Amino acid sequence: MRTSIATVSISGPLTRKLDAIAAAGFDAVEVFENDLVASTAPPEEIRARAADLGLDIALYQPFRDFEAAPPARLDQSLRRARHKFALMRRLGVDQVLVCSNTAAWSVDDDALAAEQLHRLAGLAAEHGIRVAYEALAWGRNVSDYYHAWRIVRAADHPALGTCLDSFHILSRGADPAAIESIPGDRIFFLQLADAPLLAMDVLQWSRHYRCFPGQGGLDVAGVLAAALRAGYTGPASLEVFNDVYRRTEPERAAVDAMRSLIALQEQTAGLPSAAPRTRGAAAPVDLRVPPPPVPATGFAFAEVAVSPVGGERVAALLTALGFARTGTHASKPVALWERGQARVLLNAAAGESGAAAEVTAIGLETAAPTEAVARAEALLAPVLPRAKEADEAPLDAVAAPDGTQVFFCRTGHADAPSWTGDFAPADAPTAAGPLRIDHLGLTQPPHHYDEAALFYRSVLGLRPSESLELADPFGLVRSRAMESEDGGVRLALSIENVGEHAAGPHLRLQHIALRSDDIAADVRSARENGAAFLPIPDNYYDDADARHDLPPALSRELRDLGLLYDRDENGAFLHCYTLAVGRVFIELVQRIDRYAGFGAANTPVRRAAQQAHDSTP
Ligand SMILES: O=C(O)c1ccc(O)c(O)c1
Ligand SMILES: [Mg+2]
Repeated sequence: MRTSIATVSISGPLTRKLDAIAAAGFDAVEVFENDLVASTAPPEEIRARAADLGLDIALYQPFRDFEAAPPARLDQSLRRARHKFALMRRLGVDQVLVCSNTAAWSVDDDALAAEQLHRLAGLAAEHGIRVAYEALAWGRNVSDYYHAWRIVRAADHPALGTCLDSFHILSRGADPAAIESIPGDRIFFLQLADAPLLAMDVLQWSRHYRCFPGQGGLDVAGVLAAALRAGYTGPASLEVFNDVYRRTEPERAAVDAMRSLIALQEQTAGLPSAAPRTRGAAAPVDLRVPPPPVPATGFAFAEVAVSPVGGERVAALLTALGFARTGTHASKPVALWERGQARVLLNAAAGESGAAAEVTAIGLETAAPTEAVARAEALLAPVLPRAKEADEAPLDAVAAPDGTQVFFCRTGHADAPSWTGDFAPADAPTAAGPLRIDHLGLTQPPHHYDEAALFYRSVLGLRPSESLELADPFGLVRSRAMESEDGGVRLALSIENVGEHAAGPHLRLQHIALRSDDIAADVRSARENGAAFLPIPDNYYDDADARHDLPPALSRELRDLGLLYDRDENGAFLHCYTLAVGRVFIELVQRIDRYAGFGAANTPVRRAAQQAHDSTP
């Protein structure tokens, strides 16, 4: 399927947008009028630039407030159209989007709308131009896609068709199934956008919160599938109005957009009803489908880059938590620390320059690392070159949007060389009880949050849960959990949206959460061995008693050990946090019965405690 994107979806001046869009591999663009008007380049230069880049300018938009005008306004509107059609010829684009009229003066009269659109199409045809009529969800009289199609049908001009936009269709709760009854060759254009499910005014929702398919909660694949079944053979075009993307680096936003279109095509191809009925089309539309997902089943390791001082402090913390330094890498300054199945790599290559300690890589267990990388690459993840010695195990890794390296590992299986073989044995494991990595908490730069969610969802097959907003003493923290099918891999992504008066190392913290079978015993022994935990205020425990009606013995134990508590319908959760070293702290967790969350309700208390601790002299 041909891919396209509206220039409004990308930041920067028009020429830079075009460069970024072409570099990400799009076939076509919709040029937004504002972008052209504000550009210093004349239309001919934009046209030549697009041609040089191999980009087809598929659409010019929007032409507003035209149809169903009182007769006195029509001449003025047609004059405006002539002007635009002449401009479009200079730009070399043969299709214009007319969005439904939002003006208070427009007349609620479909016959009048059809008659005037017929005239507009006739004028367009003289310029070799086609008109695609789109229902805006907030159109004055036409806000439903099928209504727009009925008017197009009544207008009955070969240069007039309809433009479908998944946002306008789905935001109003319309059923996309009726798309299939529109002849495919009358669907002139297809715009795709997702959005988070918000209860708000639809215009505000559209102008500020649209996102790329797969980043929100709308069934965009359902719209694409219906259009394909109708016989639509034009491009799938992303049209995203979003406050964050307006200021995101254009090159990375364009790649994020393309990743979303590939993942969307895969999702659409997998729909039971997907087989496109290509009415009248010469050949069915090919959907671009990456190699199938290879599920990640668990964490192989978390890697922490450390400075010399940070390395000593993390080593002391791990020792207190019952880890042993079980291996030394053959060719790199990396130590393997283990307790049970929990493995942490301390990488001293970071030297003095970076944070004292920082999570820079994660290892994921997968049955087929090479296939996992092939999928990641097909979804435009940057594949990392690895320096390795000839006799070392292959290491397949890609970079996540925040720069975290994601390694695909197969640990301790006879069918594949294990990365652990590259470590020379050091100290013997300790006798401490089993421990495993439960989840990783990764703080994202604000403008990478949706991109990161789509990356982990499409590349790694993790399932996102709803995004939560948690109040912090200095602002809001958004947090979103992503989990593998079996819960073996869990990530908690968060972004900080805090005031400029907020300062302190707690703002960019990451954490490694370790799951214990007996958190009380682990906290006691870790304390005896010198680990320092985050103090939790008494007020928290008074509230926990009130909220959860805790048995007195449990309540006392929580207070004594500084544990936090949460409960869901399936079980309970005990957890606590060590003090941070550099950007990293360790969380100890115990899941009781089938508790499925992350203790997110306690995050504001943790962050206030971390902030209080930062500012304690
Ligand atoms: O927000 C708007 O006005 C607007 C304009 C053109 C479109 O195609 C659209 O979907 C929305
Ligand atoms: Mg649109």
